Amino acid sequence: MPSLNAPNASPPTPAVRLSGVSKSYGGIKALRDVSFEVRGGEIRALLGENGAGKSTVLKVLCGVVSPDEGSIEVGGSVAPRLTPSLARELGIAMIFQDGSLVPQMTVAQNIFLTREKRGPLGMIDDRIAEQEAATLFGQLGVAIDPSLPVSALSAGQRQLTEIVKAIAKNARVLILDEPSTALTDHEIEHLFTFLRRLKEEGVAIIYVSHRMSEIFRIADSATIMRDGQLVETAPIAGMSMEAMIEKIVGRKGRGLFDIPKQSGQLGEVLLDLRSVSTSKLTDVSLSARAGEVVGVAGLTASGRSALARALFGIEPIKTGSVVIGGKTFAKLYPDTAIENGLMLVPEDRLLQGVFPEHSIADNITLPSLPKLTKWSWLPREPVLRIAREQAANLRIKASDLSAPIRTLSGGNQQKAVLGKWLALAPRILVLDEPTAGIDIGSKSEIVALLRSLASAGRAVLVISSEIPELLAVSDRIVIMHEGRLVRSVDRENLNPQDQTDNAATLEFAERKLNNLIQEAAQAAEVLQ
Ligand SMILES: Nc1ncnc2c1ncn2[C@@H]1O[C@H](COP(=O)(O)OP(=O)(O)OP(=O)(O)O)[C@@H](O)[C@H]1O
Repeated sequence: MPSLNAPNASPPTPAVRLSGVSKSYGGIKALRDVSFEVRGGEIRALLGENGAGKSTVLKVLCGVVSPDEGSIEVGGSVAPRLTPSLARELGIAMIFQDGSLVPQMTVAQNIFLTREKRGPLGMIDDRIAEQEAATLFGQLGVAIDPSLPVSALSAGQRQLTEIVKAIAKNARVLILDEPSTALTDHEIEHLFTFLRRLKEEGVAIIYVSHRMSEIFRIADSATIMRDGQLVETAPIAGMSMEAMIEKIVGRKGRGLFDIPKQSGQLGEVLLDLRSVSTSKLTDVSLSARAGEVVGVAGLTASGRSALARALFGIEPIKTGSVVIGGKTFAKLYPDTAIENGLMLVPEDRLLQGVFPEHSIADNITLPSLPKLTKWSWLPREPVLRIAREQAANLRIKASDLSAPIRTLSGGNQQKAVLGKWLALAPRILVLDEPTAGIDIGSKSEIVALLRSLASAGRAVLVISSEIPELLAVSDRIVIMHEGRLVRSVDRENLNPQDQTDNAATLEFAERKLNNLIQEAAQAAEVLQ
């Protein structure tokens, strides 16, 4: 464990330094001559588009991947052949989203796993572990009961426990890869307070995220990568969001708000929920018309994803009904939903939707095959055309669409899975967190694609925890709380009265929607 009362002065040597690191996978150059260093007491954002090489850098730092060239110094000494166990020994800890904690064991047992606390007779003593964990939590300002089983913790609490566990093992370099994805806003605040505390203790933190607003709130400096190369390392202070995005994508990007909203005439109601209740929803009524994008906002566990699952027939409807394209259903199953033109792009799509050994093209076109197959003969050209179209639309970074999809970076796999549903262009499309893990340059492309689906007469329902994205894509936004739909607001009504520039309008609308979500959480008033 670091000496928590040590003076704050940064150590004179960097906590980690990469010098001239290169790595190729077959013909793909994932990293080219990458050099940067991170000091103790610094929070460094590692930024780049999907496929830029961020995960490869992290894997090199954790000893999971050996670089072809270059060296890594930890605490001033060169680590000649870094293995995962050597990296851990040297104090480098990667915090995984899915976690390494054992759910059935207590928080304290997890923190001291393999280094169990023993009493005077040498017996494992959980009470000592709990006391020591409580002291550690106290010093780090974490309010979690160490005697609770990990299974009783929220996603945010699990993540904090995971970090404390690493710190207890003497981690001096903490690596967090998209840590906020599964956290509520409140938990993100907690995480940030905690990271600032660790920074004061001299820990070096490397933070990877595609959520730009988070970077501006938490990071001191940013290392930006593009196509496996380092673009620059620079302090965050004084850098504008536009400048940062331009450095990441390598050109002036189209902002989320540069996408025109052609509010054409809305058509017939394609989707209508009538007083639907499930085990997680209460009396939800909601409709979406042809040509309309409806955004679904709310805090985590507000019922947003439960709504998507009910619509796709994954969670049984107890009372009420759903009208899809004019037909009324009191019960829904995924195949009924699909047959009637409703598709769901689920939140955990990488788990559900990827065949790792199959090609990128096959993964994208799999659900379209029934449309393409004639007399059990599958023409190759249309398959490739669809795959090429989606790869171009979504800017999937792949040198060869016939390569296995597992060779793509995580975000590019996300894009491919999204592409396979977009290729079907269903009449009603429900998307749960469509841009999770997707880089800032591509988010606006996805918003544009969803808008164009609506313009072509589809009804689109977008569930998102990213407020700017909801504001950019939606015509109307509904707010959920505790399984109820508590508010519906037209997108236009979130704009300021006076005409201001894009950035000011966005800021105003963001604040207003955030306030409405908070109000909904506090008041939980049910509007019908
Ligand atoms: N096992 C592998 N085999 C072949 N190519 C790979 C492999 N792993 C990564 N790559 C390639 O290396 C490059 C860098 O990928 P990396 O995962 O480091 O990107 P990233 O910046 O972390 O992206 P993301 O934001 O999507 O997570 C990509 O072109 C990717 O396709």
